[in-house]
Amino acid sequence: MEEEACAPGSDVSADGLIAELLDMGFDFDAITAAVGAVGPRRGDVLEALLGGSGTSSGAGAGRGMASRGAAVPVRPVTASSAARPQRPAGKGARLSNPRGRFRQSSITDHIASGTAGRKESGREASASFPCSSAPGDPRVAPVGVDFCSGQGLESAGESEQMGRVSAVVQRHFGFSSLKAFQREVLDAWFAHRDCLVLAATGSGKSLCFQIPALLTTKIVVVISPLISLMHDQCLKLAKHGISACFLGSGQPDSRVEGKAMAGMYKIVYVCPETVLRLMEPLKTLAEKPGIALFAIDEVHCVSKWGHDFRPDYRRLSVLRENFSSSKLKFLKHDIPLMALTATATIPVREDIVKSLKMSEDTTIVLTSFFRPNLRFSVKHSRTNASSYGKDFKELIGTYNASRKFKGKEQQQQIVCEIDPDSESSSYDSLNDSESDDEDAGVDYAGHEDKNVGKTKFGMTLVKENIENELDLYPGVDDFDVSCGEFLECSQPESSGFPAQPNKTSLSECLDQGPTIVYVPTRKETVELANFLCKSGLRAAAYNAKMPKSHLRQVHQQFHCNDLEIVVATIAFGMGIDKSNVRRIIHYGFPQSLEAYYQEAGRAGRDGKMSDCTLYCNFLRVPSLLPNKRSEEQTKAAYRMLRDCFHYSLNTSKCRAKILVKYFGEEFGPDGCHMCDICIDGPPRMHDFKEEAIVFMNVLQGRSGDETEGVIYSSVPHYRSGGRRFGEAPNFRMVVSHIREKLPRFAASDKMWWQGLARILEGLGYIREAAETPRVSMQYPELTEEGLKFLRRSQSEAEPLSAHPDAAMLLAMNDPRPFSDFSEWGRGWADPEIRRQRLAGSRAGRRSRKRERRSRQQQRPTGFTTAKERLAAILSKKKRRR
Ligand SMILES: Nc1ncnc2c1ncn2[C@@H]1O[C@H](COP(=O)(O)OP(=O)(O)OP(=O)(O)O)[C@@H](O)[C@H]1O
Ligand SMILES: [Mg+2]
Repeated sequence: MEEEACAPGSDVSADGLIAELLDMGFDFDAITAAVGAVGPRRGDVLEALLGGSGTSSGAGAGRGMASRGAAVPVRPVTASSAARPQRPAGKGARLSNPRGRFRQSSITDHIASGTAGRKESGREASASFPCSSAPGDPRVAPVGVDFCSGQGLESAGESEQMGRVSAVVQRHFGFSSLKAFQREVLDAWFAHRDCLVLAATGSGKSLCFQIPALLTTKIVVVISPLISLMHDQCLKLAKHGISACFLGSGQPDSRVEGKAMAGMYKIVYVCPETVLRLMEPLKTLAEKPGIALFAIDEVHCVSKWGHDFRPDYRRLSVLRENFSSSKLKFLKHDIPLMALTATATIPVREDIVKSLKMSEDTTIVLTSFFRPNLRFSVKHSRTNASSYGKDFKELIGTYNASRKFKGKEQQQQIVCEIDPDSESSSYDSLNDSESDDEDAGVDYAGHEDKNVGKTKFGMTLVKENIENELDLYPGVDDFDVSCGEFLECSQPESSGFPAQPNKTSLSECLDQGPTIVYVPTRKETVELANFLCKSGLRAAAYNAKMPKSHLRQVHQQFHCNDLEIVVATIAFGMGIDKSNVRRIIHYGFPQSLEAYYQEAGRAGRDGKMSDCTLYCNFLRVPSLLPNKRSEEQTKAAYRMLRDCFHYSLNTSKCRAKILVKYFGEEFGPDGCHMCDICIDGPPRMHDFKEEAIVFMNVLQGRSGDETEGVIYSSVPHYRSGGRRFGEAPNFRMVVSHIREKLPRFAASDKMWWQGLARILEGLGYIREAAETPRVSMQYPELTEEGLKFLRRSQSEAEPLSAHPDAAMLLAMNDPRPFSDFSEWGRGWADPEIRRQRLAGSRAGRRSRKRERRSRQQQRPTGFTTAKERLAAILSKKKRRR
């Protein structure tokens, strides 16, 4: 073999080249094979190595080489090869550095040297393709992404290096090109910079950290919050010919961890809890074969202000602290951090960079959050069992019609065998209340801090009971899997490039593809799925408390298109990457717009038109789900819920515009032309001046309408938090006062007044005085602007025109009898009215008692009291023993 000799035209000696390539992280066997095949020319060898798969290992490498006609036997990395010290067999090889350790080289060298044949080893190369971000602190690289086509890359004068990356991407994933933002992210990685990636759901963030694993023999470590997410990604990677595994509590094979830490898998997924435990093995891995980067997926979990806070994510700052060149002397550069999310508001972004201790020159790659193929709409509904029929009629009709069209298929009902009635759901009984009194929600939220509340049945609502009914956030081991090791498949899956947005009409494409319905409680998943199954659909329930085997089955059937509808809690959210989900229905308020957008983002990942509908009760203020929160977090949680509530009540602004604005993006003057607001247009404007003056005069505590002889200052003032007694009036009392004192407002609805308060707050005329503002206004107080308006209104005839919001419209179109306590109490002084009401309530009590009795008599057991039933159960147990 001529490897020792300097072949004519070669730029370095063979062993020097081998040393250099080993230093870059390539596998020794692959290098020697490549040198043997194409000669000791760095350019050729690199081309052979990169062209094969971009890596010295893996089946892909072998295929790539073979396709070029270079008969280089490239061995996949195995436990033995990975663990074995990579020493050259050839004599005189100079492989180790003076300390006898392998030194991580620049990734840029690795790629750049492929073309820059005469570049000296170890010399820094500039980033291989242009970055639009100006150097700064931190750098923001806004990138226009054509979500559906990934276009925009061609125009940028694609570098040759990038061509190589594209070839690797094409070979493994079947994508014709990288998206512009993916290039930006890779650019940051080539330059060893930390990178925060903010890109829409389904835009292809995963590829950003998967590609580096294909360009080097170093390992990519991905921190991910859920086992199901890791599982799905590992499975896909295996199909694309890339070995991967996941570690953590869900990993059933104890040997996988050891193999992963020996560098056997190209990509290692870990949950944050596990990464903290594996610090020492990871340091060894960083030395050999090397860690190409730490990717922190769904990084919004880091932030306390995000919607999915996970305390262990916060501790991931250890990555920057421990894997820097100052800590690990064998590192030439800090191991880059790549943090990725689709749902981070501006404060959350700042929190992420700070909490993870990302470097000062972190590149921020920001794409549009806009999803042009998602059509958003909001509908009013009581969102309980009584409204299923009405709300799902169309959906049931659509699926049944398409089934009839395709031919009758076998019905499948895989709703878990849980009888919803057998579970006592405190939360639901609270929610089932048909009262439209918003304070039900507010009061409930107020009970949260004390951990205890009362349902309308007087049952004690203990926090643990409530939590048992909710999937507050999915735990890391949300999904149990039978295997955690995913070796590359011999037949990589060639995934097609997502289709362009379909030009066919929405209704035509909507009847294909499955639907996910998100409901707030576990009980509702079962109830609604049962209802849909009974209506002839193939539906299944999914929540964290269901048997793992069931969850696995749902995942599998959902991915194989065997299910039409999955009714789920938030446990079925992050990372669900099924291309043809056509509808996302939220049946009840989400807790934040981040969560909503994240879940809605499961739809239309193939770029085709998809529907995202939120059903919610406009007349009922949503309540905060119980969770452990600090005071500050409670405030933030209320703010998020309030934004969500306001989004649902909006009647005048494009929904897509509101959603992207929430993430700090300006959308331009035009709307999406698809959402219910863009299609239906805003309602007629009203002049609210008269009502505004009355309301604000009451707040001011003075007579505003002398003609009616009203003394507004008689409004009782209540203590609020730390405020001084009498400082701001309670909203409910303000409205009661107006209703009582001004006959023309006697039948007005409190929700209508809340709507007016939202308008006035939007104009800056009033503000919330409570220390912890809730979802709707509790203690309104006038601002300077409000006072100016009042003064102006006396002399000027300027109207106060605004669009009524959805709750106001509902109250205006469907006036309800004014039926709160003060109404019931009115007339109480009249003995006749009192007698009638008491008789009514006694009769009501009697009839309820009769009903209860008859129900008991119908029971097959014949037991009448709970005591008797208990005694019977005990004696039965005794007999069995
Ligand atoms: N360059 C590309 N060209 C075409 N399709 C791509 C490209 N990159 C990724 N995709 C496809 O986009 C889809 C979504 O990718 P991915 O799961 O990485 O999205 P994501 O941004 O992580 O979304 P989420 O925020 O919901 O997790 C995948 O099915 C993937 O195959
Ligand atoms: Mg993702």
